[in-house]
Amino acid sequence: MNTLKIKNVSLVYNNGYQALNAVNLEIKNGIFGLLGPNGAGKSSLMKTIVGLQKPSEGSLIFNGSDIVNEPFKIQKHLGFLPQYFGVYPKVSAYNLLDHIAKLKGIQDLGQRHEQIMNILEKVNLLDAKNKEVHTFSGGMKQRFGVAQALLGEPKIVIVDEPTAGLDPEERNRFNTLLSELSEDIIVVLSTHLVEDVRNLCSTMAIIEKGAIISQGAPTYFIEQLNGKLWAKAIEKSELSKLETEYRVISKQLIEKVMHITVNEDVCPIGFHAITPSLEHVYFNYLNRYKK
Ligand SMILES: Nc1ncnc2c1ncn2[C@@H]1O[C@H](COP(=O)(O)OP(=O)(O)OP(=O)(O)O)[C@@H](O)[C@H]1O
Repeated sequence: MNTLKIKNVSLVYNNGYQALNAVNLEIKNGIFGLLGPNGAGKSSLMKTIVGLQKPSEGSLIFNGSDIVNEPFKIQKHLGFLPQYFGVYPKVSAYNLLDHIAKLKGIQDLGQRHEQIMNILEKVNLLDAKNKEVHTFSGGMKQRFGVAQALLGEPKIVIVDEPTAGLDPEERNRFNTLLSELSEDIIVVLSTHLVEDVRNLCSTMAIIEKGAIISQGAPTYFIEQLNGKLWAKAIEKSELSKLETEYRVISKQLIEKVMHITVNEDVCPIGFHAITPSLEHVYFNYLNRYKK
């Protein structure tokens, strides 16, 4: 079992902006979902885990090693799929993986070849191995990103907002790939897509304004809202009054009609009960935080 312990980690950028505030997390094998809105600090935490930046305070311990002082102790076991890859050089997928494998220290040509072919098969890019990566579709590029992250048989893989911009079919394919590889390793998935966390993650944390506002199993969170959510179709003009009367956790337009969901112990008159989802959990926490 691999373990990553993040203890009291804070990060202040050079311009004085505090991107992370006393983050505490313990992550084990499987997919861990870090869920938060844009600008919450997800990428800042991912970059701190992979050692691209040092925390201003706190410690990160991977399998017993302090990775702030000894970053190589995690780097040789790490695969990273960043949010932005930049520009791909004009070389084939195979040759680019071969180059990255060399950088990761896989010296033996035969070993590199075997690993690259296995990984290309796993990410379903074997047929495209001689094509240049910059000609790939968005989904293929993301799967290529996973391929490079898997070189060197990592024990921990960090993926930062991987499905943003993918069409539903590619997103499913990508998510299936992630869940297949997470059995014996840690996968940390940063995303603002609640559905991806619901489908993939056994544990999760919600981050907002650099702080972890809650963590646990998605099912546990959902159970906490059982019997507390009530919904109603309303006129838009009623909204501000209802917002002062009830804890409105979400507003949604369905076929041009506004529907609101409130979190109350007793069903308000005119509302009906609804089954909680992880999306409700997420909005419930974010709204609570704002109050
Ligand atoms: N190098 C930097 N210097 C100063 N501020 C930064 C730097 N990098 C990020 N920030 C700020 O830190 C905050 C958190 O950014 P971060 O990229 O970690 O958020 P995020 O949750 O990944 O959001 P997104 O989904 O939009 O990428 C933002 O307000 C951002 O502007």
